[in-house]
Amino acid sequence: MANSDQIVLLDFFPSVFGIRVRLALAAKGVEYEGKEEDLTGDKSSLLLKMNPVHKKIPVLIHNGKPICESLIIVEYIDEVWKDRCPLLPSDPYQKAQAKFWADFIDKMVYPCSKKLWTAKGAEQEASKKEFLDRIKLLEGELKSYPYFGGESLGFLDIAFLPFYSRFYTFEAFGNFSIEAECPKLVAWGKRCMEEEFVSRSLPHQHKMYDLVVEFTKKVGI
Ligand SMILES: N[C@@H](CCC(=O)N[C@@H](CS)C(=O)NCC(=O)O)C(=O)O
Repeated sequence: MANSDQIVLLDFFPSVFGIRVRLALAAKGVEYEGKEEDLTGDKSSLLLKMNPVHKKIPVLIHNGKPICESLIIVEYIDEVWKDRCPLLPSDPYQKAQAKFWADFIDKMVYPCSKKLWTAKGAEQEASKKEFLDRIKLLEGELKSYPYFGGESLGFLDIAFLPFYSRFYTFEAFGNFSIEAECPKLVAWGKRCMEEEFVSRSLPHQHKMYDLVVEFTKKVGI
């Protein structure tokens, strides 16, 4: 890709989906202009124009052309900047597996993780159980490897790392310990944080907690 490429990311700092794209761009060393959306207010005309279907961030705008949906964007970034730091496995079966588990995160982990800080009482308790059961399944996928990507950090690591950034938030709202239940997963998160591009791009867990608290106050949860 030419150095003159124009890359803009429509983003919202605390978003787990936006963070995925920031991580993928950082992994590849791609420079871009970030534009922050105020998701507690009116959406910008640029966002509505670039993602008229879902009207959601993140949107990557590459030389004027929008790409929407975080996992699709990460895959796009991997294909466009394929000369460095491969994210998806080249083996078709391994690639399908990585996509399966990333889809599992979006369909099965994200909804109950959100309820940990938005729901109360019995609903919150039920979501805690669901969340732990599901991340234990995901933890099993680490097998004996250091990363979900095997020996190196890849697509599935990037898909789940933003949730690691929210672990303290989940624990504080849900009053439980993820490390007590999923020690391998917490060790994985700490290992990923040793990568310079991850520690630079992933919001600190306490900062994320403050942002989530601020967001809940703004939107009145
Ligand atoms: N499946 C989408 C989810 C994106 C998403 O839910 N974005 C939220 C911010 S975390 C958003 O823009 N919400 C605005 C709205 O729902 O109106 C992805 O992976 O990119």
